[in-house]
Amino acid sequence: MNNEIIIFDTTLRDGEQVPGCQLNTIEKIEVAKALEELGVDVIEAGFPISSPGDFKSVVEISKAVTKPTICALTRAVKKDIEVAADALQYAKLKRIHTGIGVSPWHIEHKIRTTPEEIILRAVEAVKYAKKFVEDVEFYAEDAGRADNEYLARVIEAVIKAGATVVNIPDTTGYCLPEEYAEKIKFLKANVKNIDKVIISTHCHNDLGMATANTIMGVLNGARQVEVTLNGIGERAGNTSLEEVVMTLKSHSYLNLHTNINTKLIYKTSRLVSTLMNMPVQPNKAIVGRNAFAHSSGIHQDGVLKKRENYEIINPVDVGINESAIILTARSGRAALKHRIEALGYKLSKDELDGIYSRFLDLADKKKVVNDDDIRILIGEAAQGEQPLELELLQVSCGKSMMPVATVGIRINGEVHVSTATGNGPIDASFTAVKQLIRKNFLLEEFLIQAITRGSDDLGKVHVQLEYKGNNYYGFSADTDIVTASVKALVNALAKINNRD
Ligand SMILES: CC(=O)SCCNC(=O)CCNC(=O)[C@H](O)C(C)(C)COP(=O)(O)OP(=O)(O)OC[C@H]1O[C@@H](n2cnc3c(N)ncnc32)[C@H](O)[C@@H]1OP(=O)(O)O
Ligand SMILES: CC(C)C(=O)C(=O)O
Repeated sequence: MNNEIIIFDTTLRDGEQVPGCQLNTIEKIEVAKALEELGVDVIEAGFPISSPGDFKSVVEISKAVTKPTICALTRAVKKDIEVAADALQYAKLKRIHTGIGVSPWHIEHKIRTTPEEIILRAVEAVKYAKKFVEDVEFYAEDAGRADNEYLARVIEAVIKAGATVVNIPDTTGYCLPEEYAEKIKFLKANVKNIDKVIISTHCHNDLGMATANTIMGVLNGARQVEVTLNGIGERAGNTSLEEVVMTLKSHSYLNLHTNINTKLIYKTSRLVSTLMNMPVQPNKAIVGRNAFAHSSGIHQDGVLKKRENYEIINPVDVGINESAIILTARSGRAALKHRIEALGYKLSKDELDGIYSRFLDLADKKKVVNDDDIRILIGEAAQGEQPLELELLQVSCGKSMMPVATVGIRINGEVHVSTATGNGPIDASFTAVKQLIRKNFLLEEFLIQAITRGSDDLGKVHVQLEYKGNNYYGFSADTDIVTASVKALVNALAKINNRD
């Protein structure tokens, strides 16, 4: 059997059925061109009868994109087929995708007819589509819940009528992988001339099994997969292109190939997410923000020793430059050292141990420690032991109450405590410090740097003091801005102390 798996992308049709994801024609062309570059074989460009806008999009995509086959969806309705054929008039390679429901649910409760009538309508639709295009795909809607014997009769009839591709959709995402595999196997074994056509999968993700079902379909003889970027689609979505393509690539022993340039996967995923205003969940396989991010020490150490310890895919293969090492309170020394060295510092083992304990304190407060935070930790450690250090700070403040601060400062090894009130928590704290450090300095400048990321980010404080005609600078950072302010003041005072 042929080992090429045809990638039929329906991002612009089933993907676009997601509420709020509708694209205009220009945006659709942009996505279609990106899909062409990505290497998809078939682009399902829309459902032309559904609206003048969708009709126009199929026309324009047909003009703009030449390598893949352009496909248009219809019901088993003559008018739909005529309109689809018209929309495809400029396509170099064109396909009409027509079909009808085949499960008891759809036959009785949607189309409201009989199983025999469904077969007649299916055959009629395929024959009618054949009048306009050679390449006709038939979908047996809700095949996932259809009886296999009946499904086989429908498929045999549409093949006889001229269908070139037969699509076996698990429309409601109901099948277990084994059931879906069995369905494809059954059709392979029981439908006359099935080997003359391509069997296609179209699996929905209602139970999170779309990719598993698609792969089982392929392993049992399907040679086309209907997929979308980021797995978007009606309800819980469709099978995701990136998951199927990378599953086949990473299991090379299956010897099943696609034409996808995998290095363009991430870029195309971002484009679809941005244009459709549809964020990708962070833990989404292959393209989620965390798909190649490691945040716990044991994993980070393993990845740093050899990427393959925790990654089955090289991120470069999907267009992501490198794996990310995210520093958190679960990180160990290996990850911290790696980041510190990436920032250009070289530390001894003792220095690293010193910074690691400060890092853990910060990570417990901040969740994620970034490169700026590390630079600050290194800067603080480089200052070494100071003659003055803030040991304790307790502040009480709020609306309609007098701010009060109690400050404890270690002065040459001994802790001294003082309490003061002030106009605000920082003023009260500074007054308490002044009561302990009896130096007649002037606070020339006091700068709290804007918090740029989240409310748990470090507040960074710079102070400038004037004392006996000289300027002294202090800096500190803390998740608490009052603490950062007092530490910065004490830092500057320590410099006065050293010189005085
Ligand atoms: C599984 C999929 O089909 S995925 C594609 C889903 N995409 C869309 O539905 C988007 C495009 N759809 C539309 O724009 C509209 O629904 C249209 C233009 C197709 C039809 O609009 P309307 O004529 O107003 O019909 P409406 O949407 O209310 O109902 C659908 C009708 O099509 C029938 N129908 C549904 N699927 C099929 C089919 N595959 N073949 C034949 N008839 C079908 C339904 O039984 C119903 O007929 P009824 O009115 O006689 O009961
Ligand atoms: C039109 C068909 C292929 C479909 O979208 C489905 O069955 O889910």
